[in-house]
Amino acid sequence: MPPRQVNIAVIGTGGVGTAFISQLETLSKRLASAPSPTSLNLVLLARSTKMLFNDFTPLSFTNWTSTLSSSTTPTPSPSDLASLLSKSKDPIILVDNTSSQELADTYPLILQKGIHIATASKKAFSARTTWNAIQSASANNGHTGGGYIYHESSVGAGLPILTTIHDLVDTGDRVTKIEGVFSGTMSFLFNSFQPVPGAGTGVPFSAAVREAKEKGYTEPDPRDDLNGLDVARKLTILARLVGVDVESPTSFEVQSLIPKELESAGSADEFLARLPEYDGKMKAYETTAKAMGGVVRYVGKIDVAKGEVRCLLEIFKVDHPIAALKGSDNIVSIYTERYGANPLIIQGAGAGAEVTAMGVTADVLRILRALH
Ligand SMILES: NC(=O)C1=CN([C@@H]2O[C@H](COP(=O)(O)OP(=O)(O)OC[C@H]3O[C@@H](n4cnc5c(N)ncnc54)[C@H](OP(=O)(O)O)[C@@H]3O)[C@@H](O)[C@H]2O)C=CC1
Ligand SMILES: N[C@@H](CC=O)C(=O)O
Ligand code: NA
Repeated sequence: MPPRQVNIAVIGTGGVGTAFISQLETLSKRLASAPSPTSLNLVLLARSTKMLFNDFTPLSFTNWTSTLSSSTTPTPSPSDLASLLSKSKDPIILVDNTSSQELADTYPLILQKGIHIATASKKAFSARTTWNAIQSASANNGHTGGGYIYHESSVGAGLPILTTIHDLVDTGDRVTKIEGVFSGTMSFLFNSFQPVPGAGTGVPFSAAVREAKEKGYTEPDPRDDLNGLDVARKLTILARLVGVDVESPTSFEVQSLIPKELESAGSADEFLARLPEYDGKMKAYETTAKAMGGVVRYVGKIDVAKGEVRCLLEIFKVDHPIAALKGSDNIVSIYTERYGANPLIIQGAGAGAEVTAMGVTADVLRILRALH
């Protein structure tokens, strides 16, 4: 039997995109030699301004960075991209490794055209209307002709959070509460700025923000992390999965760490240049926490019975698992009826290119299994 052919279009070649392409190359070699082989064909590569596409002819994994850099083909608008990809004769998966709102808003159209989506982006799952349109168009909910969509890395990077919650809910358990640290950036910032005793010396908050950006943990614009909205987007996704009907990430209490005076700072670079002026304000949080025998951390909470979602700074005793997190680790405690008072806990790196790309690659595998 000839191998089954599946086409892949990768949008976004930054930190996550680059790691994904490398994992895709490894996966395609493995699947090509499997007992029932599949040819995973990379047919389109795009970044913000330019793309590589040659009428569905497979692109080479070798030297793609320089080939893409020298391309003169502009990246089409998301709706033109959907029309282009819908001409594929073989099943096609669009992998969105951008944080483009415009592309995210086009997911319902993309799915309606039978194109599958694997994504690390949270942007499509914020507004209730787009969320509902995605549910209506996707094959996950049995809609004939629609594409499948998976987005494990949109919450906790590659950590199996969405998969686990789907398993709990689909097998009839009821989630009552979800709590924890949902941002790799926030985790890194507070673990670096106010480590627990014995875990090193704290660094100024602004220096930690710069380091988180250099390590690839932050959103393309780190203000999207510091304003709490990245955590709010993740909680919006989780809340909807467990039956709390959230309107949007701005419809509940979200504590921003952006100083008032910098709310209208122009570019991300200007913002980062002025941030050290406000290190004193963050130091005050540290001093208060220390006086109470604890450390300050940024957490998220969903209370299903109360229908309440919150993102805020809280003080934790130094022996609390949230206080003792390391690096960019997330910790997510899921309370359910079956698990009772002892929650199911998921912990590990919640940001970083490789671990995020792993979740996206696993989503591609989920789609391949669903297509069987
Ligand atoms: N970094 C992490 O740890 C995690 C990231 N994510 C999510 O993964 C996504 C990517 O993050 P990351 O790789 O860190 O970000 P980067 O800033 O490193 O990369 C973003 C990429 O998207 C491209 N891009 C932006 N807008 C468009 C557009 N309209 N059309 C086509 N391409 C576009 C950029 O193009 P160009 O190269 O031309 O600028 C760039 O290649 C985000 O949605 C983020 O929230 C999720 C979990 C963890
Ligand atoms: N900026 C995000 C990336 C992953 O979602 C984070 O820091 O958690
Ligand atoms: Na995840």
